[in-house]
Amino acid sequence: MSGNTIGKLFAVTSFGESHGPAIGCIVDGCPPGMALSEDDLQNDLDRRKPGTSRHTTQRREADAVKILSGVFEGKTTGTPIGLLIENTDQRSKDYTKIAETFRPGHADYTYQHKYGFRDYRGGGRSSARETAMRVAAGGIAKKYLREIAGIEIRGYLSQLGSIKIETVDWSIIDSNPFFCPDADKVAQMEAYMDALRKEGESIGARIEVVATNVPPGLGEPIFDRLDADLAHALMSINAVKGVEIGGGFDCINTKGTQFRDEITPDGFLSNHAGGILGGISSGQPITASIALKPTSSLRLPGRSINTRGEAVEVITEGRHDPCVGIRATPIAEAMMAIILMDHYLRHRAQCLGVDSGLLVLR
Ligand SMILES: Cc1cc2nc3c(=O)[nH]c(=O)nc-3n(C[C@H](O)[C@H](O)[C@H](O)COP(=O)(O)O)c2cc1C
Ligand SMILES: C=C(O[C@@H]1CC(C(=O)O)=C[C@@H](OP(=O)(O)O)[C@H]1O)C(=O)O
Repeated sequence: MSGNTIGKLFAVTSFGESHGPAIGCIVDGCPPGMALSEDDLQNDLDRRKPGTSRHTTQRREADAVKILSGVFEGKTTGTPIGLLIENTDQRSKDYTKIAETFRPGHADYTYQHKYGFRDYRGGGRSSARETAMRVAAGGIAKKYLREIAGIEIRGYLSQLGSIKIETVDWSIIDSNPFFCPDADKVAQMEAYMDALRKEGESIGARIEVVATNVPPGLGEPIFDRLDADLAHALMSINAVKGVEIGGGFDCINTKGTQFRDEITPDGFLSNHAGGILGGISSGQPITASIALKPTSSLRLPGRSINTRGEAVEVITEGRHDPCVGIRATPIAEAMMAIILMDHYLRHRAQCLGVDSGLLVLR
Protein backbone atom coordinates (compact mmCIF):
# COMPACT_ATOMS: atom_id res chain seq x y z
CA MET A 1 0.00 0.00 0.00
CA SER A 2 1.35 3.41 -0.95
CA GLY A 3 -0.70 5.31 1.61
CA ASN A 4 -2.75 6.88 -1.15
CA THR A 5 -6.16 5.51 -0.11
CA ILE A 6 -8.63 6.55 2.58
CA GLY A 7 -11.54 4.43 3.81
CA LYS A 8 -11.84 0.63 3.94
CA LEU A 9 -15.25 -0.27 2.50
CA PHE A 10 -15.84 3.10 0.86
CA ALA A 11 -12.31 3.67 -0.39
CA VAL A 12 -11.01 6.76 -2.19
CA THR A 13 -7.72 7.14 -4.01
CA SER A 14 -6.69 10.19 -6.02
CA PHE A 15 -4.11 10.96 -8.69
CA GLY A 16 -2.71 13.92 -10.58
CA GLU A 17 -0.48 16.95 -10.18
CA SER A 18 -1.39 20.62 -10.00
CA HIS A 19 0.24 21.39 -13.37
CA GLY A 20 -0.31 18.01 -15.07
CA PRO A 21 -3.08 17.57 -17.64
CA ALA A 22 -5.72 16.46 -15.14
CA ILE A 23 -6.49 15.28 -11.63
CA GLY A 24 -8.76 12.39 -10.78
CA CYS A 25 -9.91 9.85 -8.24
CA ILE A 26 -11.38 6.40 -7.92
CA VAL A 27 -14.19 5.83 -5.46
CA ASP A 28 -14.54 2.14 -4.73
CA GLY A 29 -17.32 0.57 -2.66
CA CYS A 30 -20.21 2.91 -3.38
CA PRO A 31 -23.41 0.84 -3.15
CA PRO A 32 -25.29 0.23 -6.42
CA GLY A 33 -28.52 1.88 -7.40
CA MET A 34 -27.98 5.48 -6.27
CA ALA A 35 -28.88 8.11 -8.86
CA LEU A 36 -25.67 10.02 -9.64
CA SER A 37 -24.72 12.66 -12.19
CA GLU A 38 -22.01 15.28 -12.53
CA ASP A 39 -24.53 17.92 -11.39
CA ASP A 40 -24.73 16.21 -7.99
CA LEU A 41 -21.02 16.88 -7.44
CA GLN A 42 -20.54 20.22 -9.17
CA ASN A 43 -22.04 22.48 -6.50
CA ASP A 44 -19.48 21.52 -3.86
CA LEU A 45 -16.69 21.68 -6.45
CA ASP A 46 -17.78 25.23 -7.30
CA ARG A 47 -17.75 26.13 -3.60
CA ARG A 48 -14.09 24.99 -3.34
CA LYS A 49 -12.66 25.99 -6.70
CA PRO A 50 -9.96 28.67 -6.99
CA GLY A 51 -10.45 32.17 -8.33
CA THR A 52 -13.99 32.86 -7.11
CA SER A 53 -13.12 36.04 -5.17
CA ARG A 54 -10.22 38.46 -4.69
CA HIS A 55 -9.50 36.70 -1.38
CA THR A 56 -8.31 33.46 -2.98
CA THR A 57 -5.70 32.38 -5.51
CA GLN A 58 -6.36 33.93 -8.92
CA ARG A 59 -5.82 30.67 -10.77
CA ARG A 60 -9.03 30.11 -12.75
CA GLU A 61 -10.27 26.55 -13.00
CA ALA A 62 -13.80 25.49 -13.92
CA ASP A 63 -13.26 22.25 -11.97
CA ALA A 64 -15.85 20.62 -14.22
CA VAL A 65 -16.01 16.98 -13.16
CA LYS A 66 -16.55 14.07 -15.54
CA ILE A 67 -17.82 10.68 -14.39
CA LEU A 68 -15.82 8.10 -16.32
CA SER A 69 -17.11 4.85 -14.84
CA GLY A 70 -19.29 3.20 -12.25
CA VAL A 71 -22.52 4.87 -13.37
CA PHE A 72 -24.92 3.38 -15.94
CA GLU A 73 -28.25 4.86 -17.00
CA GLY A 74 -27.87 7.48 -14.27
CA LYS A 75 -27.31 5.05 -11.41
CA THR A 76 -24.25 3.78 -9.58
CA THR A 77 -23.46 0.21 -10.61
CA GLY A 78 -21.47 -0.78 -7.51
CA THR A 79 -18.23 -0.84 -9.52
CA PRO A 80 -15.41 1.73 -9.08
CA ILE A 81 -16.45 5.28 -9.90
CA GLY A 82 -13.75 7.13 -11.83
CA LEU A 83 -13.87 10.93 -11.70
CA LEU A 84 -11.75 13.35 -13.73
CA ILE A 85 -11.14 17.10 -13.70
CA GLU A 86 -8.95 18.68 -16.34
CA ASN A 87 -6.37 21.29 -15.36
CA THR A 88 -6.76 24.26 -17.69
CA ASP A 89 -5.00 27.23 -16.09
CA GLN A 90 -1.53 26.03 -15.14
CA ARG A 91 1.21 28.68 -15.21
CA SER A 92 4.34 26.65 -14.66
CA LYS A 93 6.81 29.42 -15.55
CA ASP A 94 6.14 30.97 -12.12
CA TYR A 95 7.91 27.94 -10.68
CA THR A 96 11.05 27.74 -12.83
CA LYS A 97 12.91 30.16 -10.50
CA ILE A 98 12.31 27.89 -7.52
CA ALA A 99 12.90 24.59 -9.31
CA GLU A 100 16.10 24.13 -7.31
CA THR A 101 15.05 25.98 -4.18
CA PHE A 102 12.89 24.83 -1.30
CA ARG A 103 10.05 27.10 -0.25
CA PRO A 104 10.12 27.26 3.56
CA GLY A 105 6.86 25.83 4.90
CA HIS A 106 5.88 24.00 1.71
CA ALA A 107 6.57 20.35 0.88
CA ASP A 108 9.50 20.94 -1.52
CA TYR A 109 12.23 20.00 0.98
CA THR A 110 10.58 16.80 2.21
CA TYR A 111 9.59 15.61 -1.29
CA GLN A 112 13.24 16.01 -2.34
CA HIS A 113 14.38 13.91 0.62
CA LYS A 114 11.76 11.23 0.08
CA TYR A 115 11.80 10.83 -3.71
CA GLY A 116 15.17 12.25 -4.72
CA PHE A 117 13.53 14.76 -7.07
CA ARG A 118 10.21 16.52 -7.42
CA ASP A 119 7.71 17.90 -9.89
CA TYR A 120 8.25 21.55 -8.97
CA ARG A 121 5.51 22.84 -11.28
CA GLY A 122 2.83 24.23 -8.99
CA GLY A 123 3.99 22.02 -6.15
CA GLY A 124 3.07 18.91 -8.16
CA ARG A 125 1.27 16.41 -6.01
CA SER A 126 1.73 18.50 -2.85
CA SER A 127 -0.52 21.25 -4.18
CA ALA A 128 -3.96 21.48 -2.60
CA ARG A 129 -5.28 21.27 -6.16
CA GLU A 130 -5.70 17.59 -5.26
CA THR A 131 -8.40 18.52 -2.72
CA ALA A 132 -10.82 19.06 -5.61
CA MET A 133 -10.97 15.26 -5.93
CA ARG A 134 -11.67 14.86 -2.22
CA VAL A 135 -14.61 17.21 -2.64
CA ALA A 136 -15.88 15.25 -5.65
CA ALA A 137 -15.57 11.91 -3.82
CA GLY A 138 -17.07 13.43 -0.68
CA GLY A 139 -20.01 14.61 -2.78
CA ILE A 140 -20.91 10.99 -3.52
CA ALA A 141 -20.73 10.15 0.19
CA LYS A 142 -22.76 13.23 1.17
CA LYS A 143 -25.50 12.32 -1.29
CA TYR A 144 -25.71 8.72 -0.12
CA LEU A 145 -25.70 9.65 3.57
CA ARG A 146 -28.37 12.30 3.01
CA GLU A 147 -30.68 10.10 0.94
CA ILE A 148 -30.28 6.79 2.78
CA ALA A 149 -29.69 7.91 6.36
CA GLY A 150 -30.81 11.55 6.52
CA ILE A 151 -27.32 12.59 7.66
CA GLU A 152 -26.36 16.20 6.84
CA ILE A 153 -22.76 17.46 6.93
CA ARG A 154 -22.06 21.18 6.95
CA GLY A 155 -19.16 23.40 7.86
CA TYR A 156 -18.18 27.00 8.33
CA LEU A 157 -15.19 29.22 9.02
CA SER A 158 -15.16 30.14 12.71
CA GLN A 159 -11.95 32.17 12.90
CA LEU A 160 -9.73 34.05 10.45
CA GLY A 161 -6.55 35.27 12.11
CA SER A 162 -7.78 36.94 15.31
CA ILE A 163 -11.32 37.55 14.00
CA LYS A 164 -13.65 35.10 15.73
CA ILE A 165 -17.29 34.58 14.83
CA GLU A 166 -19.88 35.14 17.56
CA THR A 167 -23.03 33.67 16.01
CA VAL A 168 -23.86 30.90 13.56
CA ASP A 169 -26.42 31.75 10.90
CA TRP A 170 -26.35 28.75 8.56
CA SER A 171 -28.30 30.65 5.92
CA ILE A 172 -25.47 33.07 5.05
CA ILE A 173 -22.51 30.69 4.80
CA ASP A 174 -22.60 30.26 1.04
CA SER A 175 -23.30 33.90 0.29
CA ASN A 176 -19.93 35.34 1.37
CA PRO A 177 -16.42 34.45 0.18
CA PHE A 178 -15.30 33.10 3.58
CA PHE A 179 -18.02 30.57 4.49
CA CYS A 180 -18.50 32.85 7.49
CA PRO A 181 -21.76 32.28 9.44
CA ASP A 182 -21.65 35.64 11.29
CA ALA A 183 -22.92 38.49 9.07
CA ASP A 184 -21.36 41.10 11.36
CA LYS A 185 -17.84 39.78 10.77
CA VAL A 186 -17.80 39.58 6.98
CA ALA A 187 -16.84 43.24 6.37
CA GLN A 188 -14.10 42.98 8.99
CA MET A 189 -12.71 39.86 7.32
CA GLU A 190 -12.79 41.59 3.94
CA ALA A 191 -10.90 44.62 5.20
CA TYR A 192 -8.39 42.42 7.00
CA MET A 193 -7.74 40.30 3.92
CA ASP A 194 -7.40 43.34 1.64
CA ALA A 195 -4.71 44.83 3.90
CA LEU A 196 -2.96 41.47 4.30
CA ARG A 197 -2.84 40.89 0.55
CA LYS A 198 -1.29 44.32 -0.05
CA GLU A 199 1.38 43.50 2.53
CA GLY A 200 2.12 40.17 0.78
CA GLU A 201 1.43 38.27 4.00
CA SER A 202 -0.74 35.25 4.77
CA ILE A 203 -2.76 34.08 7.77
CA GLY A 204 -4.30 30.98 9.35
CA ALA A 205 -7.92 30.04 9.99
CA ARG A 206 -10.21 27.66 11.82
CA ILE A 207 -13.05 25.62 10.33
CA GLU A 208 -15.85 23.75 12.11
CA VAL A 209 -17.66 20.74 10.62
CA VAL A 210 -20.86 19.22 11.97
CA ALA A 211 -22.74 16.07 11.01
CA THR A 212 -26.33 15.85 12.20
CA ASN A 213 -28.80 12.96 12.39
CA VAL A 214 -25.96 10.42 12.59
CA PRO A 215 -27.27 7.11 13.94
CA PRO A 216 -25.61 5.71 17.06
CA GLY A 217 -23.25 2.79 16.50
CA LEU A 218 -20.96 3.98 13.69
CA GLY A 219 -17.27 3.41 14.37
CA GLU A 220 -15.02 0.78 15.86
CA PRO A 221 -13.88 0.40 19.46
CA ILE A 222 -10.11 0.11 19.05
CA PHE A 223 -7.85 1.28 16.22
CA ASP A 224 -10.45 2.51 13.72
CA ARG A 225 -12.25 4.58 16.32
CA LEU A 226 -14.56 6.98 14.55
CA ASP A 227 -12.76 9.95 16.13
CA ALA A 228 -9.35 8.54 15.15
CA ASP A 229 -10.42 8.02 11.53
CA LEU A 230 -11.98 11.46 11.45
CA ALA A 231 -8.84 13.08 12.86
CA HIS A 232 -6.74 11.20 10.28
CA ALA A 233 -8.97 12.33 7.43
CA LEU A 234 -9.06 15.97 8.53
CA MET A 235 -5.35 16.08 9.33
CA SER A 236 -4.64 14.73 5.83
CA ILE A 237 -5.89 18.01 4.32
CA ASN A 238 -2.99 20.21 3.21
CA ALA A 239 -1.94 22.84 5.75
CA VAL A 240 -3.97 21.41 8.66
CA LYS A 241 -1.91 21.63 11.85
CA GLY A 242 -4.58 20.85 14.44
CA VAL A 243 -7.78 18.80 14.77
CA GLU A 244 -10.21 18.89 17.67
CA ILE A 245 -13.19 16.59 18.20
CA GLY A 246 -16.03 18.02 20.31
CA GLY A 247 -14.65 20.00 23.24
CA GLY A 248 -11.13 19.22 22.03
CA PHE A 249 -8.28 20.84 23.95
CA ASP A 250 -10.73 22.69 26.24
CA CYS A 251 -11.05 19.36 28.09
CA ILE A 252 -7.70 20.09 29.74
CA ASN A 253 -9.16 22.72 32.01
CA THR A 254 -12.69 21.41 32.43
CA LYS A 255 -13.90 19.41 35.42
CA GLY A 256 -15.39 15.96 34.89
CA THR A 257 -18.84 16.94 36.13
CA GLN A 258 -18.95 19.58 33.40
CA PHE A 259 -17.25 17.69 30.60
CA ARG A 260 -19.19 14.40 30.79
CA ASP A 261 -22.40 14.77 28.83
CA GLU A 262 -25.17 13.85 31.25
CA ILE A 263 -28.00 11.73 29.87
CA THR A 264 -31.73 12.11 30.55
CA PRO A 265 -34.62 10.13 29.03
CA ASP A 266 -35.18 13.18 26.81
CA GLY A 267 -31.61 13.41 25.54
CA PHE A 268 -28.06 14.46 26.37
CA LEU A 269 -27.56 17.70 28.32
CA SER A 270 -24.40 18.72 26.43
CA ASN A 271 -22.09 17.48 23.68
CA HIS A 272 -18.49 17.88 24.75
CA ALA A 273 -17.78 14.42 23.32
CA GLY A 274 -18.52 15.71 19.84
CA GLY A 275 -20.96 12.85 19.25
CA ILE A 276 -18.39 10.05 19.74
CA LEU A 277 -17.90 7.84 22.82
CA GLY A 278 -15.47 4.93 22.84
CA GLY A 279 -14.83 5.44 19.13
CA ILE A 280 -18.54 4.93 18.34
CA SER A 281 -21.15 7.54 17.38
CA SER A 282 -23.62 8.36 20.16
CA GLY A 283 -26.38 9.77 17.95
CA GLN A 284 -25.50 13.35 18.91
CA PRO A 285 -24.11 15.72 16.28
CA ILE A 286 -20.52 14.87 15.35
CA THR A 287 -18.45 18.02 15.70
CA ALA A 288 -14.87 18.62 14.64
CA SER A 289 -12.69 21.65 14.20
CA ILE A 290 -9.47 22.16 12.23
CA ALA A 291 -6.70 24.75 12.32
CA LEU A 292 -5.04 25.64 9.01
CA LYS A 293 -1.66 27.30 8.89
CA PRO A 294 -0.87 30.48 6.93
CA THR A 295 0.17 29.99 3.30
CA SER A 296 3.90 29.45 2.93
CA SER A 297 4.35 30.63 -0.69
CA LEU A 298 5.00 34.35 -0.18
CA ARG A 299 6.38 37.12 -2.32
CA LEU A 300 8.11 38.49 0.79
CA PRO A 301 11.72 37.24 0.82
CA GLY A 302 12.65 34.42 3.19
CA ARG A 303 15.74 32.37 3.93
CA SER A 304 16.16 28.89 2.51
CA ILE A 305 18.64 26.58 0.79
CA ASN A 306 18.91 25.21 -2.74
CA THR A 307 19.42 21.60 -3.88
CA ARG A 308 23.20 22.07 -3.47
CA GLY A 309 22.68 23.01 0.18
CA GLU A 310 23.67 26.68 -0.36
CA ALA A 311 21.95 29.52 1.45
CA VAL A 312 19.52 31.41 -0.78
CA GLU A 313 16.83 34.03 -0.50
CA VAL A 314 13.49 32.75 -1.74
CA ILE A 315 10.63 34.77 -3.18
CA THR A 316 7.64 32.82 -4.47
CA GLU A 317 5.81 34.14 -7.49
CA GLY A 318 2.57 32.80 -8.86
CA ARG A 319 -1.01 32.78 -7.71
CA HIS A 320 -1.49 31.80 -4.10
CA ASP A 321 -4.24 31.84 -1.50
CA PRO A 322 -3.45 34.48 1.12
CA CYS A 323 -5.45 32.36 3.59
CA VAL A 324 -5.84 28.72 2.61
CA GLY A 325 -8.54 28.24 5.25
CA ILE A 326 -10.92 30.43 3.24
CA ARG A 327 -11.45 27.57 0.77
CA ALA A 328 -11.18 24.70 3.25
CA THR A 329 -14.81 24.42 4.42
CA PRO A 330 -16.04 22.19 1.55
CA ILE A 331 -12.89 20.07 1.86
CA ALA A 332 -13.44 19.45 5.57
CA GLU A 333 -17.10 18.57 4.91
CA ALA A 334 -15.99 16.11 2.21
CA MET A 335 -13.46 14.38 4.46
CA MET A 336 -16.05 13.97 7.21
CA ALA A 337 -18.50 12.58 4.66
CA ILE A 338 -15.99 10.00 3.37
CA ILE A 339 -15.30 8.74 6.90
CA LEU A 340 -18.97 8.62 7.94
CA MET A 341 -19.85 6.85 4.70
CA ASP A 342 -17.13 4.26 5.26
CA HIS A 343 -18.27 3.60 8.82
CA TYR A 344 -21.95 3.64 7.87
CA LEU A 345 -21.33 0.81 5.40
CA ARG A 346 -19.04 -1.07 7.81
CA HIS A 347 -21.55 -0.86 10.65
CA ARG A 348 -24.33 -2.08 8.39
CA ALA A 349 -22.17 -4.96 7.17
CA GLN A 350 -21.28 -6.21 10.65
CA CYS A 351 -24.24 -5.27 12.81
CA LEU A 352 -27.24 -5.58 10.48
CA GLY A 353 -30.29 -6.53 12.55
CA VAL A 354 -28.80 -5.60 15.93
CA ASP A 355 -31.36 -4.05 18.27
CA SER A 356 -29.97 -2.12 21.24
CA GLY A 357 -33.37 -1.93 22.88
CA LEU A 358 -32.72 1.79 23.45
CA LEU A 359 -34.36 4.87 22.06
CA VAL A 360 -32.07 7.11 20.00
CA LEU A 361 -31.25 10.19 22.09
CA ARG A 362 -29.84 13.38 20.58
C1 LIG B 1 -7.62 24.97 -0.03
C2 LIG B 1 -6.13 25.10 0.10
C3 LIG B 1 -5.46 25.97 -0.71
C4 LIG B 1 -4.07 26.13 -0.60
N1 LIG B 1 -3.45 27.04 -1.39
C5 LIG B 1 -2.12 27.22 -1.26
C6 LIG B 1 -1.44 28.17 -2.06
O1 LIG B 1 -2.04 28.85 -2.88
N2 LIG B 1 -0.10 28.29 -1.91
C7 LIG B 1 0.59 27.54 -0.99
O2 LIG B 1 1.79 27.69 -0.87
N3 LIG B 1 -0.02 26.65 -0.20
C8 LIG B 1 -1.35 26.47 -0.34
N4 LIG B 1 -1.98 25.52 0.45
C9 LIG B 1 -1.19 24.79 1.43
C10 LIG B 1 -0.24 23.78 0.82
O3 LIG B 1 -0.91 22.91 -0.07
C11 LIG B 1 0.44 22.98 1.94
O4 LIG B 1 1.02 23.87 2.86
C12 LIG B 1 1.51 22.06 1.39
O5 LIG B 1 0.89 20.96 0.72
C13 LIG B 1 2.42 21.48 2.45
O6 LIG B 1 1.70 20.64 3.32
P1 LIG B 1 1.55 20.96 4.89
O7 LIG B 1 1.32 22.43 5.01
O8 LIG B 1 0.34 20.15 5.32
O9 LIG B 1 2.81 20.53 5.56
C14 LIG B 1 -3.37 25.34 0.34
C15 LIG B 1 -4.05 24.44 1.16
C16 LIG B 1 -5.42 24.31 1.05
C17 LIG B 1 -6.13 23.34 1.95
C1 LIG C 1 -5.01 25.28 -7.90
C2 LIG C 1 -5.51 25.27 -6.69
O1 LIG C 1 -4.90 25.80 -5.59
C3 LIG C 1 -3.52 25.91 -5.59
C4 LIG C 1 -2.97 25.35 -4.29
C5 LIG C 1 -1.52 25.59 -4.20
C6 LIG C 1 -0.78 24.82 -3.17
O2 LIG C 1 0.46 24.96 -3.11
O3 LIG C 1 -1.40 24.08 -2.37
C7 LIG C 1 -0.87 26.51 -4.99
C8 LIG C 1 -1.60 27.30 -6.02
O4 LIG C 1 -1.61 26.73 -7.31
P1 LIG C 1 -0.42 26.28 -8.19
O5 LIG C 1 -0.28 24.82 -7.84
O6 LIG C 1 -0.86 26.49 -9.61
O7 LIG C 1 0.71 27.13 -7.78
C9 LIG C 1 -3.07 27.35 -5.75
O8 LIG C 1 -3.72 28.00 -6.81
C10 LIG C 1 -6.80 24.65 -6.39
O9 LIG C 1 -7.14 24.61 -5.20
O10 LIG C 1 -7.49 24.19 -7.32
